[in-house]
Order: sequence, then structure tokens, then C-alpha cells
Amino acid sequence: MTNPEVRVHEDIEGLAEAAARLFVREANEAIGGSGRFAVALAGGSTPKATYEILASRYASPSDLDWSKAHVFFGDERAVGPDHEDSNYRMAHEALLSRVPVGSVRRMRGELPPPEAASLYEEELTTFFGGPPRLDLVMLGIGDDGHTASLFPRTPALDVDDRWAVENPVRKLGTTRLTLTAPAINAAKNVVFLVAGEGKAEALREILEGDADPRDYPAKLVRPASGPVWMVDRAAAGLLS
Ligand SMILES: O=C1O[C@H](COP(=O)(O)O)[C@@H](O)[C@H](O)[C@H]1O
Repeated sequence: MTNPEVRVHEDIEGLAEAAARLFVREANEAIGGSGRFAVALAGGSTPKATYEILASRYASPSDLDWSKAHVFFGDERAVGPDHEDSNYRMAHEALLSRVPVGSVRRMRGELPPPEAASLYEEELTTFFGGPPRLDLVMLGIGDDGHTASLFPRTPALDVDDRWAVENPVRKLGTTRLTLTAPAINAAKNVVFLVAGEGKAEALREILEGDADPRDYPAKLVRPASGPVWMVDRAAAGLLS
């Protein structure tokens, strides 16, 4: 296991540009090695600018052979693909409708959550022919320290024998779908994108505090290498 690496960018634009470059670099490296690139996208609002830069500046096959990119998701809300809260919808509008990706494997937020989670686990194991090993997992954090849909003190945090699960989040009154920490930690590369002052306290606790990981689930992300934290100056404001 290596230490997390923190890269501070001036603002969200700088962060998004650097994240897009990292995405393209990792994709080309994976395609050069195995002939394909398997990535899990983050939802929420922070990665949108990165996805838009990928679609506008890196759409050309000379930058990236998108047909070899296979797109998974780190988490999904309990809504259909057209809903404004859908992580798939955001990624589709910002990126996936604009580049010719090899495949898109979304979590089916419109189905009963246990069924959707089982289907996603099947999707992962079929694609990888066994335990998933994504080339890149992109993540964000919430100001409560959640990542993907691993929320503080929720059942999914204790799961060590599944790759994707439904996760009841009592404080939101809903059940989310999420990759588990073991699925994330099995990835070759994991990158967090974090922007804004509202994330500063959580980021400090995750990277420098000694709180229980169950209260700050992003602490459970400990892949063999990294993770890389790409943060803006506002989010990094409380780091030592
Ligand atoms: O609910 C979610 O929150 C996190 C952070 O979202 P952001 O809007 O603050 O960027 C996100 O990473 C996750 O995918 C999403 O479902």
C-alpha cells in the first residue's frame, strides 16, 4: 500500500483540466496494456466539468480510442436514467452522449435496489471474468465524508464479500446503489475529485484526522497504490 497523494489545483477549472489529462493518460496506458479501459465514473456535481472537458477536447481517436473504453459507475441514486438526480444522466449529458464509448454499464436505479445491486455485481463479474479490477475509479466526497454511496454508519460499510450492494441511507430516506470498498480498493487507480470550501472539514478529517472510518467512509478507500486526491485550493484550505 502506498500513501495517498494530494494534488492541489487553483480552482475547479484547473482541477478538471488535470483530471481530464489523468483520465486520458490512464486510459491510454490501460488500452496499451490490455486492449481496453474499464473506468467507474463518479456522480454528483464535481466531476461534470471534467467530463465536459473530455468530451470537448479529447473526443478525437488520436487522443483516445473511446471504443475501447468501458464505463461503469461508482454509485447511483434510486431514480431512473432520465431523472435529474441520476448520476448516469449527468455523465450521459456531459460525456457519454458525446464520445463513442465501447460500452456503458449503468446501475439500474429504477429497479428494486436488491435486484439492481445483484444485476450490477453480475455485470462486473461477467465483464472481468471474476473479481472486478477496474483500471480507474473516479470518486467524490460529500461534506459528511461519504464517497460513492458509502455513507457514514450505513450497512454497506461492513460488506466485504460483495462488489456492489444496495445501501439504505436513513438520513436521506432512500436506498442507494454503490460499489463496495473492496471493489474500489481492487482497482488499479483511484482518484478523488474534491472542490469547494464546503468539503474542507471533511477532507481534513479524511486525510489527517483520526476519526473512525465509519464516520468518514472515504477513509475506507485504501487501494494498493494511491489514491490520488485532486483538490482545489478551497477544499484544501484546512490541510496542514
Ligand atoms: O451523492 C453523491 O455525492 C458525491 C459527492 O457529490 P458532489 O455533488 O458533492 O460532487 C458523489 O461523488 C457521488 O457519486 C454522489 O452520488
